[in-house]
Amino acid sequence: METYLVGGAVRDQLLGLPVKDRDHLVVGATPEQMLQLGYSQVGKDFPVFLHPHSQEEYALARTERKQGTGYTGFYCDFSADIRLEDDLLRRDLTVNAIARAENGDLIDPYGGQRDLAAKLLRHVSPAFVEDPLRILRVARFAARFYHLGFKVADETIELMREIAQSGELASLTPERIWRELEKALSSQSPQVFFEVLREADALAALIPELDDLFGVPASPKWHPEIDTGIHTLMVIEQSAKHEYDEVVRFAALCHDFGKALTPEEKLPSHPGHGPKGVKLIKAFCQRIKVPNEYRDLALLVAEHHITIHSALELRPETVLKLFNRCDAWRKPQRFTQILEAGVADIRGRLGFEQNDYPPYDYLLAQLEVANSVNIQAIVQQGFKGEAIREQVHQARLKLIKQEKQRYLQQLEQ
Ligand SMILES: Nc1ccn([C@@H]2O[C@H](COP(=O)(O)OP(=O)(O)OP(=O)(O)O)[C@@H](O)[C@H]2O)c(=O)n1
Repeated sequence: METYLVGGAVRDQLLGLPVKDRDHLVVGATPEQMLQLGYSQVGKDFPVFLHPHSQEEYALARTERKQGTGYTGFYCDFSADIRLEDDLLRRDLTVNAIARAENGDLIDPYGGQRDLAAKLLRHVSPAFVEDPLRILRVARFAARFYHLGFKVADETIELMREIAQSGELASLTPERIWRELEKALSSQSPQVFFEVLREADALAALIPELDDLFGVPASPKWHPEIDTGIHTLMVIEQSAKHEYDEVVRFAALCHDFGKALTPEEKLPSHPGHGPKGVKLIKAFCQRIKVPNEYRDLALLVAEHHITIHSALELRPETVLKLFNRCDAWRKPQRFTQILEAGVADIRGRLGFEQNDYPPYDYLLAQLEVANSVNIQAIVQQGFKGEAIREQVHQARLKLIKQEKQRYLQQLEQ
């Protein structure tokens, strides 16, 4: 039996990037032999084993053939006579289909090194179309390696379109879609993930809420880029440039969903688009089983981002109401994330990339001031129940009023 290092580990080594997971391929062995050698089997669907010492994954070489529709409709053959080249042939991209032998030699029958040099993400064989998940994977790799200059090959985009048109995307489970989306959001250029899905005609099936924003105009005064789909991708790009975490990036994706619902006669303004988006975001999150932390932030950002943009003009009562509605008291970190989404929203506009965003500092200063109210002292004064709440409210309001004056005076100086 022979073992090879395969997949992402070889690719990332060749790119000079840190290697996370090391996957190995075993040629010329049976499951029984692996167990005898002390490996333990983990794969349910495929024979995948853990090394007795390193705990790294070792999979038996296999071929796959699509049978019928649906993501699970595969026939797998992992008999001991499957060759290395046969296994590499079933893989998605040439850059993922390079093997490294134990002596260090590279085995690269499908031109992976050539495509690494040309910075091309190219399918290995026409069997690429048998797995609809690959649309998401390729878009995700395009987002991850965009800063290195990688592009998806035209022929591969063609095959991705073929998959999208076949309707097979409908067979992907919500969990798989979410897993790919989350990884894409954490990549260096997440906006590219959505661009590639759109180019492959797959965005409408996967995230129609985003696809619907392309072609929706906004006022050129606030949005020189005009198109709301383009703006949304620019906001996602900004959220990644600022290294905000994936939860904020997801909120950036969803923040303007409501603009697709604006009646024609109101365009290019979008009255009430934030709250209007709430229903769409809830349905989207339910459909692909988005974790609550992501959903909750996206809903708060959609609902309040317009109010937050005008923070310095807000009456103190409105600032207090905003803190209450965002539960900024118990979740100050999440409130900071809401403000981060605000920064990305403003800078994600053509020519606005370096703009200041005063609401960020202002609202954090106001929150700190409002939080300084001594609730214990109010209780000790003998107030009870509702009266405590009212006292706290009034005390916070007073401090917010003072802080607003102080802040505005300081700005004038
Ligand atoms: N739908 C899929 C999933 C995986 N693979 C192959 O299996 C390898 C390992 O898959 P995975 O660990 O998901 O991806 P990596 O390429 O290792 O990338 P990452 O760094 O994201 O883990 C890939 O390189 C690819 O050769 C594939 O061809 N088609």
